[in-house]
Amino acid sequence: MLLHGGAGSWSGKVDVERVLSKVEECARMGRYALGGGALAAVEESVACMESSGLFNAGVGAVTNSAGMVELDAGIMDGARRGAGAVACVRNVPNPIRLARRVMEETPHVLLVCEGAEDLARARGLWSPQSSWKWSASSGHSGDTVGAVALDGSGVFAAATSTGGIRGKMPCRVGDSPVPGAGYYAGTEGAASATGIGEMIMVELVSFRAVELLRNAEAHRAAEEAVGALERDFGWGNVGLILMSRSGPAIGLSAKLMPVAAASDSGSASALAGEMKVEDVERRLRGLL
Ligand SMILES: NC(=O)C[C@H](N)C(=O)O
Repeated sequence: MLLHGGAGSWSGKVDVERVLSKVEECARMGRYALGGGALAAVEESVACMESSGLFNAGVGAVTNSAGMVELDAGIMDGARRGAGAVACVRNVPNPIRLARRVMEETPHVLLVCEGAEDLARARGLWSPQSSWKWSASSGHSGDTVGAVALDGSGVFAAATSTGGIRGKMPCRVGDSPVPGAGYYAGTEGAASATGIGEMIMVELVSFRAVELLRNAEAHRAAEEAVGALERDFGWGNVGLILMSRSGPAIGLSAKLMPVAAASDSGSASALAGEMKVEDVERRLRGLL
């Protein structure tokens, strides 16, 4: 079970300790859910971060240029090659739970507009954002959130959730709900990406990282997937977590990204960027 809390420059008022301890707490929550499978684990850990108000996801998300919160989220099961996602939903505090409903209860992968909110209403996942206890104005610290997991049956899952880019145009959709872009799970591994959606989407960063696992070990695959985007768009635009059968890996082409892992042996967190990616991987590998 491996989580991230968004890549970025983290300038301004950021409570790093609080963010790291929340990512680790949510990783532990996902670990408890792992008994129910990798999909349950990524859903629970991402929902935990969405509900915290500390990240640009769920109730802590940033607003668009019209002052509204519009959320994107996606989830994928590597064994079934099934995905579910919602984009641009407005009154859904835990869009990752809605994404899973789309995957399990509809014939579709990506639902938007009234269709998504109607499903949220029908499943008790709808709540007007004016009533949310936390909001972007309370000042979030982390960014987009994501999780990848490998369960005891050898199944991988991935999930990503975000409020997108602050001040974005109304109805803008980023990479996070697009399978292969913001998240991907296959038979070889699972990935979740964060950064500038417009770049991640055209580079299919998560798909690329998992595909690279066929011929490369995890560290190389993660490095190569973010390296490909960096070659096209420059440094500072993407972060990635990757779970493989041989362990976790991190790709970072940005200043900082909080990560955490949890397993039977315990949990740990680290601020990648402040700590070298290889050292973070070593710390997490001891657990996973
Ligand atoms: N900070 C982020 O990761 C934003 C997200 N990838 C988006 O572009 O919507």
